[in-house]
Amino acid sequence: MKHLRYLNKYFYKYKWWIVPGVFFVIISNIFGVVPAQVIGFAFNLITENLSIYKLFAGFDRQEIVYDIFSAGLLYFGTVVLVLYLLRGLFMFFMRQTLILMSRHIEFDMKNEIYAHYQELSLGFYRRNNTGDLMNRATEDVNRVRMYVGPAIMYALNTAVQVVLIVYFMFNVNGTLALYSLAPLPVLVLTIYYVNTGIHDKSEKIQQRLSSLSAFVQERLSGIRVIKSYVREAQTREAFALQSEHYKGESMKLVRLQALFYPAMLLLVGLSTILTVYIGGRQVINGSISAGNIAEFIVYVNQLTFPVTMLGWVTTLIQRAAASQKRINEFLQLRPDITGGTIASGTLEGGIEFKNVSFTYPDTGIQAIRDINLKIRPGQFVAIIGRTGSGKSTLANLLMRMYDTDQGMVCIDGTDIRERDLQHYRSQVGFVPQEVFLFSDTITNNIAFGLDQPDQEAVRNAAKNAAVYQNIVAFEHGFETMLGERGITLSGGQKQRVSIARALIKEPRILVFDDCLSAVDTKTEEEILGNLGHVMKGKTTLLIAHRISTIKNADLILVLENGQIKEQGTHAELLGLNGSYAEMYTSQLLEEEESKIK
Ligand SMILES: Nc1ncnc2c1ncn2[C@@H]1O[C@H](COP(=O)(O)OP(=O)(O)OP(=O)(O)O)[C@@H](O)[C@H]1O
Repeated sequence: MKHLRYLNKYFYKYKWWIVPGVFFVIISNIFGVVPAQVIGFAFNLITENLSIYKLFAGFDRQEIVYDIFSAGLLYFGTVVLVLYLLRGLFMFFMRQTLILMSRHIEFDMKNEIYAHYQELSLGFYRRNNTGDLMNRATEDVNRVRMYVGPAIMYALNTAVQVVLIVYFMFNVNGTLALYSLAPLPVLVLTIYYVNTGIHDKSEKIQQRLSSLSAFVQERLSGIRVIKSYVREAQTREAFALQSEHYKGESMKLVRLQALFYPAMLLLVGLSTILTVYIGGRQVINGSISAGNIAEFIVYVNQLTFPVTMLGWVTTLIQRAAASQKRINEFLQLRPDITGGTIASGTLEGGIEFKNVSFTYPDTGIQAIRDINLKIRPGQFVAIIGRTGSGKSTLANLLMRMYDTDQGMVCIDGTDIRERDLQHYRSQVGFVPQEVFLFSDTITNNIAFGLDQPDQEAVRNAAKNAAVYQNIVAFEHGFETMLGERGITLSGGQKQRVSIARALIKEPRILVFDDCLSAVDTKTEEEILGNLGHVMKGKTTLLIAHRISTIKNADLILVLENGQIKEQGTHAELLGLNGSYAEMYTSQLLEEEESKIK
């Protein structure tokens, strides 16, 4: 329960919704309870009038008695109707305040969680899976909303109604009140246990449903692999098995739910029987009137709903507490990487790695070992090396996605950690190894880093990334939709759109992480040619596997096992006759072989 205390700030914020809400709960319940007394009164009237009516049997006056009798009944009927209408009206206001408040809180919470997610570092996203992140922002928030809205509303409603009804019952007759209320605690407990059972089973169903959806989603995404390996039948069987588990859990729930209403009706029935039996004896004694029994029956029936709600509300609160605990766990996390204060001016683009070492915390793999490197502003530096040698890690450290364990990365002579993160990153154009494009138009994807999309700049960036001709050939040109709702670009086209996205920012430092791997050598030459003038005056770090891509770089670094094995220009490295020269010869051979084929 202590986890729910976090929500108090919202209750405080929306106090002017809660105060009238509570007022409407009280008023609506008063209008809900009074009709029982009117009904009791009317009931007495009927019994009295019936005996008078019978007394006048055979006389003309009997007609008059009948008219008075029906006018009285009509009057009481109208009173009851008006009272219930008023109750309905105030219930409407009650929902309009308390439930609406819960929707406002839900909105605030979702925004708060999402804003917090955005602040957390890359390491956090590696530690937690997307499904879990999404669940906390949607499913968990929804459960908390059920607490701040319906649970609180029904709890208040039940409390007010129970107090009023019990008060009126004891006012009429204490003994009858005790007998009528006796089965209710059993009803509360039964409903609580049945509800908890229903809740547990629903949780299991939800889990089964999640894994079923995850299964379907993955298999649909991998449909090409399934078809090419002819695994349709096996996939179908695996799906049927998952569905079977889901069905099994659903059946258990249905069985339990089937118990719910009969159990409730049985206990309410018991209460009514006791009321009629004990009440009947007291009418005979003369301690209460027959109308009082009618009044009590209405009370008992009125109590059924709030008492049922009590069990439900308890479950809602328990679920909300568990959800809020999960939400709090995330909200209390602080980002591993926080920016410094230096946020002025444009970068010159000088980069220095001073004795940098880095180990990935989640795997314990040391990806960078004691690297020393100095890049002058405007230099074109290329990095090459075997897969897993630490190239991307170096780019990640430069983007400050992670912080070094030892040593420091300096930009223009200042420790990167002292620089304001947003100010710094906004001046670096990063093209990651794994291309990610949004399900949006090509224009919006390229202009992603700009506050104001600029058509001219988008076109120029596309030209520089050598993807312009491809884009204009599409039916809708730059307005073509990408992703699930649109067309699928080829691997090379995606890489080039991603390059255009980095170029449009006109950054001071450009980092290309193996982003030309899917383009042919001719397109690669075109891109590099275009980049020649884009890169002028900007520091460029280009990670590649093909020597043809990097041979014109001012400085080439050969990485091996997280260390710089060799460095120099293309000619200098060939002269060393080491790993680089070996790579060059084998790539040349491969090229020759492919030409012969
Ligand atoms: N996010 C991560 N968490 C844990 N370990 C990682 C992570 N990213 C990379 N590694 C490990 O760090 C080492 C260096 O990886 P890195 O991605 O820097 O290599 P790379 O030279 O870019 O390889 P490639 O050319 O295949 O992209 C590898 O052993 C890899 O398994």
